Amino acid sequence: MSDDSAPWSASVFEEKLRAKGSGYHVHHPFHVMMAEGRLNARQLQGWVANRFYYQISIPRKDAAILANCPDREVRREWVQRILDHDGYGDDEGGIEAWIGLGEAVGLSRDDVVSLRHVVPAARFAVDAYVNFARQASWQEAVASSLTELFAGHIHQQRLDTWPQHYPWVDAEGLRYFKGRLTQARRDVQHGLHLTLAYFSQSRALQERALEILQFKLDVLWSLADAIMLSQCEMKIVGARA
Ligand SMILES: O=C(O)c1cc(C(=O)O)c2c(n1)C(=O)C(=O)c1cc(C(=O)O)[nH]c1-2
Repeated sequence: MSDDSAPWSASVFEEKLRAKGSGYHVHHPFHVMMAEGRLNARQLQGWVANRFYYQISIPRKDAAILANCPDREVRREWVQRILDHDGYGDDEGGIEAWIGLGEAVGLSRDDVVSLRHVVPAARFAVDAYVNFARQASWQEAVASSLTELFAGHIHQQRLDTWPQHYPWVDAEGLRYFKGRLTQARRDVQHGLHLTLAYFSQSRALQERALEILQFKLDVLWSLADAIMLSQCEMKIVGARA
């Protein structure tokens, strides 16, 4: 008889984490439409402007992980994520590259950095992620970053499809996606290594890691819902003037 409470082997646990990719936002109708070239300029601009709030929140989320982590070796590697987004020295960083993406789709720098196009539900979804990282243990917050397992594919998909579907977008603006291909691969190696080591101590912890990954998938899904809904021009049947 199999023991239902024994921890899964590292490879089975990793497989279960990777299987969560079936709920990644690449399958959200908004991202499917984006990849199929079915968004108009205003809709693509809306996505870039709203997603900027995620971009500026990631380093704050990573700073929360550092603040909660007493392990110097982990901090030495994790701090790189903040530098990737904020930039350092001559490296402009990912946030600046995202502003470049905003300009490439026809927004002004101020349209992006003022956050005036960020809808309330997008803000709530992203804030849930940052608050989780503040309040959870650092190992749990690390596990919540593992949606990045699936991010390489979506960045590559944009690099492959945008030039054809959205030729009006200045190709230079796509440099954010290019940069993330290598950064996400490195991030995932580190995050996955830490997660497999810590959560494999018991089956209950492994199941907790899967729940955390689901929470983060839900954050990204809700963010896409929020953006899509903000772009719907819905007529309320029977509404009074
Ligand atoms: O464009 C995307 O679909 C996407 C998704 C994700 C993700 O899966 O959380 C990240 C990114 N991009 C990204 O660019 C990024 O820097 C990033 C950091 C993190 C994280 O949780 O620490 N996720 C993501």
